[in-house]
Amino acid sequence: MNAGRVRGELLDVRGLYVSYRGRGSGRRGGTVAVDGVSLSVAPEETLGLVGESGSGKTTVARCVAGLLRPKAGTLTLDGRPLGRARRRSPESRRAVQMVFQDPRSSLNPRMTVASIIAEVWHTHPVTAPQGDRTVALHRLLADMGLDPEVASRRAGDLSGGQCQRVSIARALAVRPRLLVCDEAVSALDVSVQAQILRLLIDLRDRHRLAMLFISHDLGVVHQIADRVAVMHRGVIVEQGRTGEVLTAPRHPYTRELLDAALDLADPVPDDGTIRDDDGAVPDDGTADDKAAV
Ligand SMILES: Nc1ncnc2c1ncn2[C@@H]1O[C@H](COP(=O)(O)OP(=O)(O)OP(=O)(O)O)[C@@H](O)[C@H]1O
Repeated sequence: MNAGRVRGELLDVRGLYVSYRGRGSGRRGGTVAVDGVSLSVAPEETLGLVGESGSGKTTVARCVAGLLRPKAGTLTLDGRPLGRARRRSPESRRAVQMVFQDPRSSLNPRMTVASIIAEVWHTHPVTAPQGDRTVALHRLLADMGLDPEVASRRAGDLSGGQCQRVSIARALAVRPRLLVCDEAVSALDVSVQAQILRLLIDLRDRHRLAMLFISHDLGVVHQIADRVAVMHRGVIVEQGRTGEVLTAPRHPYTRELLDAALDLADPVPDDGTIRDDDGAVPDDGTADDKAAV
């Protein structure tokens, strides 16, 4: 389904196509990860991108964040082309920031929190505080619910939840317009997950951010997203208002996803059959060889 171009949107992605080298059933033998994806995100809007593992969500996120170059398609921010990954203008790079799934591997464990934030202010000097940097750093940390003493600690010594708050601080330190969250709460304990989700919602509202929020967890997406797009085997099969898509799905695959989510909530069905831990989500048969792009 094509969302159509909406006037006044912030991010516009048209006909995105990405294939990875290696064995597979793609046009040139590689794995087709994303096949003609079009989506848009309006200013201050949160678009949830859902789908089972391997459906292409991370690949879309990486293209939007400029970490991966698509084989075809266009990406614009505020109507201006985002350009190829490494050739983005500093302004475009600043405007789109990403929060990753695993906070521990997305931060250098040997760096202190203060130096992690100083580094991004150095990379994007227009966002560096004019006044006292320590005061600005402490204010940023407080915004994330972190004590000032965290500034002098190394990332490797922080808890998973603290690390994710620092990752979010690093992203927001450069005042982005769009935050791409790729399974940003999935690797955390359930109680920490809820705290980070609340933090993201609060920050989004206060800083008037737009978000592309990727998750396989429909419950999480339901809480944060205004609209949702459902990906299956590299294609968006359905998109619309979150409430509508999750309560009255039109595509059979969306219904399957919702059924699987219900099965996960209640893993022992009436007939007593014990399912796999992953809720027996069907294998989509796509290749999993991680060749270089
Ligand atoms: N570097 C890579 N090299 C080769 N194939 C890749 C690479 N990265 C992803 N793929 C393949 O591309 C397809 C889409 O992967 P992608 O990670 O984008 O999906 P996803 O929906 O984000 O899954 P997950 O939730 O498990 O991260 C999958 O078939 C995956 O195996």
